[in-house]
Amino acid sequence: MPSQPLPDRAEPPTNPPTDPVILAEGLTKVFSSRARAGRLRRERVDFTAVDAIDLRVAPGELVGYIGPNGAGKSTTIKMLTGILTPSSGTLRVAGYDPQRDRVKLARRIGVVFGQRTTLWWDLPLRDSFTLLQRLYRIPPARFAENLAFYTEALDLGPFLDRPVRQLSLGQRMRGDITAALLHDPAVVYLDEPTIGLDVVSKHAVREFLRDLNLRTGTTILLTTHDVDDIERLCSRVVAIDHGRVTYDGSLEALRAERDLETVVRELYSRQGV
Ligand SMILES: Nc1ncnc2c1ncn2[C@@H]1O[C@H](COP(=O)(O)OP(=O)(O)OP(=O)(O)O)[C@@H](O)[C@H]1O
Repeated sequence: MPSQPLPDRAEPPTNPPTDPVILAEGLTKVFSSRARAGRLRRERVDFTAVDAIDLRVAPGELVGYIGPNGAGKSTTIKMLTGILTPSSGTLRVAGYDPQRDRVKLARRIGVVFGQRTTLWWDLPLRDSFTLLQRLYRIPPARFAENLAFYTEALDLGPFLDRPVRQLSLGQRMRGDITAALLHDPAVVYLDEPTIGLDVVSKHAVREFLRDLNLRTGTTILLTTHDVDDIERLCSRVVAIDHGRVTYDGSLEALRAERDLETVVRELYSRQGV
């Protein structure tokens, strides 16, 4: 890890530090589809993917958001980013209503999907970052400072000028993490950031995220199947199943109750993970 400190934030958080940076009350998402009912008739079928979730996350928290396949984790994150509109409930992120203030909120959040890249596939990694600078209107000095920092912290130098399609999974993930952070977001959602990485890359990504959280107070909501990610990073765990919160508390309390590995294995193995 680099010895130099992370750069200060470009702008102060919009809320006083005591306000939750994520506040969800009764957050619900119902998907409706049309299913065949008899030979000619089709009827509407509702499926509740997220069921009245209450979630308060304070600035600077690093929360593990875990649950089996289909539990509703991605649906929750899509509502928190403004991609999906909740069916009911109230939601505020960094002081904004994600649906109404989606563009403003985009400047305050970063998202990493482990299974998908947000980078431009055929462009050199560096060019993706330059495009993001324009998209987020990051001041040139700030952009240069942040890019220099992340290049050193995540060791991007050797492949900064290579097209993204030529990068290994670990290199691409480090690029995606940088892309999510260049605009100094207050909240970062990480969906399986260590999936498929080798042991060394996993360790590097975890160390980096912990350092980021400690030094800058960036709030992190982390979805993972990896017990080590939870053990090394998360002080708090929120577990969901069938769209409902089944546990919300400290990692210590969860560990005191039961063996963490067993808890996570049971949670995920139920649906054949
Ligand atoms: N657009 C959609 N229309 C209908 N149902 C959907 C839609 N998106 C998700 N679902 C359903 O909602 C439920 C929750 O899905 P979601 O992707 O949030 O789960 P998840 O916890 O992120 O699972 P995973 O760990 O597999 O990513 C699933 O049963 C899924 O099939």
